[in-house]
Amino acid sequence: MTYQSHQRHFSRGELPSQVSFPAYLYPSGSYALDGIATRAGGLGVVFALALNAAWTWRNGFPQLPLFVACLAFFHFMEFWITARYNTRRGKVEAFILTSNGAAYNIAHASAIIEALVEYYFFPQLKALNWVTLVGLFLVIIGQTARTLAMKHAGSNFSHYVVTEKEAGHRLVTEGIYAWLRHPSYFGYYWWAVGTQVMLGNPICALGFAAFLWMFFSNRVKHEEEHLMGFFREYSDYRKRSWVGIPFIG
Ligand SMILES: C[S@@+](CC[C@H](N)C(=O)[O-])C[C@H]1O[C@@H](n2cnc3c(N)ncnc32)[C@H](O)[C@@H]1O
Repeated sequence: MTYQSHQRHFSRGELPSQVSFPAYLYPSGSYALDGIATRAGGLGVVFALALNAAWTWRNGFPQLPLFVACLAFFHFMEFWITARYNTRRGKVEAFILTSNGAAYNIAHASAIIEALVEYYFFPQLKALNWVTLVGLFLVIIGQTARTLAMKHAGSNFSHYVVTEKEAGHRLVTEGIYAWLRHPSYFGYYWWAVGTQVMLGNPICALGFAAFLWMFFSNRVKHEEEHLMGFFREYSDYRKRSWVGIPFIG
């Protein structure tokens, strides 16, 4: 299997040990984005951990800074895995920080507001207990599925739905795609709901589950219409694979 990186082709075994990361990411010039990636990811995680320490020390509510750490890690991984396995799309947009629209920002702001308000009025809701662990478990499962999906789909993955078949686009049915038909959507769904369970946020947990269900229900339908047109074997693959988001597929 070969991966295309701008003008050069690298074989699977060459990455990344024989090609230095900046050169493999931007063989033709600027290394600036690599610097931004490293700093944004690094600073995000450091910020979250510092907040975590401060909050735990003063208030004993580590779930909130842990949520910020999970969010920083999620966006960092979106870029990093794209740059590593889908190099031609390894641009700053791959952080998916700017393309999510208002709903995404409102959802995360609401999660933080709900966590703080409930912590103030109903601190017992925010106790560390089995609910926190269930949430953390969902976050880990979701992040792992999402990362594996992006790795296994490689250059066939894009952060948007492709409506015209691109040269070299092939149907991926191996790796995590052998079990899950939409592992990155499965991963994001359970990651996002899991963050709210971990925070002990009943309103946002239900809100995220409902909103994301509607979003992915439409997205899967739209994406599969195109995939059916691109690949004759898609309907067979559809029959033997699973979506893993309740009542979708
Ligand atoms: C954001 S990615 C999501 C991929 C997949 N739905 C998932 O959840 O892992 C969207 C792009 O992946 C492509 N895609 C989806 N499933 C695919 C598969 N099994 N093989 C190759 N490309 C796929 C679609 O054409 C679309 O342009």
